[in-house]
Amino acid sequence: MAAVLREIEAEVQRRKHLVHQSAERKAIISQCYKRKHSEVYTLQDSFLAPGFLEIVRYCTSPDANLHGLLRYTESFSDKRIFRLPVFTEEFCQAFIEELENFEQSDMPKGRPNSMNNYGVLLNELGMDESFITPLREKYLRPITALLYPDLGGACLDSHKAFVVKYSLHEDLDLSSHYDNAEVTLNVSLGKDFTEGNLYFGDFRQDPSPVPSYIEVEHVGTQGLLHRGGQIHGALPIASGERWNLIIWMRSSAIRNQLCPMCNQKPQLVEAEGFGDGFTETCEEDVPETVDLCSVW
Ligand SMILES: O=C(O)CCC(=O)C(=O)O
Ligand SMILES: [Fe+2]
Repeated sequence: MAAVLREIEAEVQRRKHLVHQSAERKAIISQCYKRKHSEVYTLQDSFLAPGFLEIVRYCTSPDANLHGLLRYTESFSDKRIFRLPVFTEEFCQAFIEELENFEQSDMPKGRPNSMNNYGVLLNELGMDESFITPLREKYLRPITALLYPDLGGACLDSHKAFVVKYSLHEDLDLSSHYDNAEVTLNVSLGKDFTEGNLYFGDFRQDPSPVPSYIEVEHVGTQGLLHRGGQIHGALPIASGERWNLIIWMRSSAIRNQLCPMCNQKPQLVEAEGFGDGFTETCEEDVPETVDLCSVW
């Protein structure tokens, strides 16, 4: 028992250290990084594709329903994967230029997750509050409320957002995995690339004896919405560079009951920021928490 407690304490300390390092990087970046396109840090309607705004208008109208929404999106098989327009071409270009500017700077950089070696954590860059949170709350939630009500689509109350980059001399592909998210939005920002399709298999909690895979092309400026638990990966690109904005959206109401990574009741410990999205963040006296098992 004592050994288990020591292990838990060591893990808590390791997590605290990682959070502390990330907060330090964020502080240095906010003080020292010289932005190239400061306008891309604050979400504006003009960044969003007209088709996306139309979808949001529909989803926030009084009679909105799933059947009506499906007229605006492209659906892939019965896997509950949907393609929809998200950004304008101009925004994607300016955003990539900003990310390249950051990449070329001597600022400290964290890795997006345990699998992607190249990319940018948008929280550290300072985009969470002014861009990703309003995008999730005002625009994405009305859509996910209709598409994924069973996964807390109406109350996705936190996120982890990052950009991943693939190029010939860096990462080429991404192996099969599921996300630490209830719902994921994956938007292709460009640039030009060939191959590099996404593939999707079974839903993690619903495996079939012979898993069926589908390939989905990622189209520039458009996004794919899928369940975080849908097994997926990215095939190797053959040329060019592929940049994607990934938003792992989380519902504390769902994951407080069952951790999506280990399928058990989470063992919560205090954390800073959004933690891993387990506890509603706006209640003042409830500390943020992470589940000890979950993968960073
Ligand atoms: O490269 C992609 O489009 C997939 C990225 C992804 O699945 C992830 O980062 O979780
Ligand atoms: Fe993923």
